[in-house]
Amino acid sequence: MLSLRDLHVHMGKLHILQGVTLEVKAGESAALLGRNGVGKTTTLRAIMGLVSKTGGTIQFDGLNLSNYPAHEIAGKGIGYVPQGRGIFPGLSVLENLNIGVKGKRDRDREDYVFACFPRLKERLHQPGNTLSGGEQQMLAIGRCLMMRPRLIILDEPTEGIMPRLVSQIRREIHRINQSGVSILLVEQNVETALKLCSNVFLMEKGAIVHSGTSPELKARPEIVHRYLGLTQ
Ligand SMILES: Nc1ncnc2c1ncn2[C@@H]1O[C@H](COP(=O)(O)OP(=O)(O)OP(=O)(O)O)[C@@H](O)[C@H]1O
Repeated sequence: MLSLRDLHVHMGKLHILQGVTLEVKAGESAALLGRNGVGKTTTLRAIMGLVSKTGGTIQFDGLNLSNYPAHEIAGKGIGYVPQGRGIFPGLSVLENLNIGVKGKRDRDREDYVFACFPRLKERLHQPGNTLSGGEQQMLAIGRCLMMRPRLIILDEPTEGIMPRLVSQIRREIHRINQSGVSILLVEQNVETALKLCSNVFLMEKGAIVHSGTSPELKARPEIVHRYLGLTQ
C-alpha cells in the first residue's frame, strides 16, 4: 500500500531525512516512534507532498506520489491529520467536515462520522475554534474520513488532549483500522503505540533504526530504552 524507499529530505544545508525506508500494508496499523526532532513529522509531510524530497521514492497503491502536487495526494486515498489538527477555526463543524467534498453533501458518510464521534453531531453548527482540543481532533479525523481514505496518517493525535477524550479517540482510531483503513501513526506514548498498532518503526537521526511487530518490541525493552530513552 504505502512504501517509502530510501527517502531523503534536505532543508537548506540540513540533511533531515537520511534514507527512510518503511512500508505499511493494506489494513495494517504502523507506529512511527522516535525522540523529538528525529524527523517523524517531516516523513509524514514528505508523504503528503508538503516538503520536497531530495532522494528516494514514495509509492502508494502503485502510484508514484512524487508525481502529484500536495492538493492531489489527499484525493488518492490518503487522509492526513497534522499535528495541531489544521481545522478551519471560523468554519462550523459541518463546513469543516465538507471542506474537501466535491459536489453535493455525502450524508451517508456524515452519518458514519457522527457514529464515530457523536460529539460532532451535537456541535454541528459551532465554529471550529470553539471546540475543545479533543473535539477539534475528532473533527480533523472526521474530515479525513469524509474522503473515504484507504490510509490515514496521524501526527500525535492525542497530544495535549484531556484524558477522557484521549481514550475515545484511541478507541475510534482502532475501530477505523478494524474497518479496513490502514493507519500510520506518529505517537510519543510508546505504550499507546504498541497497543494501537501492529507494527512499529523506530526512528533516529532521520532514518529508521528498528522495525518489527509490536509484540516483538514489547519483548525487547532494551531497544525501546536505547532509542526512546525510556522503559515501558
Ligand atoms: N521548515 C524547516 N526548516 C528547517 N528545519 C526544519 C524544518 N522543519 C523541520 N526542521 C528540522 O528537522 C528536524 C526534524 O523535525 P521533525 O518535526 O520532522 O521532527 P519530529 O521527529 O517530528 O519531532 P517532534 O517529535 O518534536 O515533533 C528538526 O531538527 C527540525 O528542527
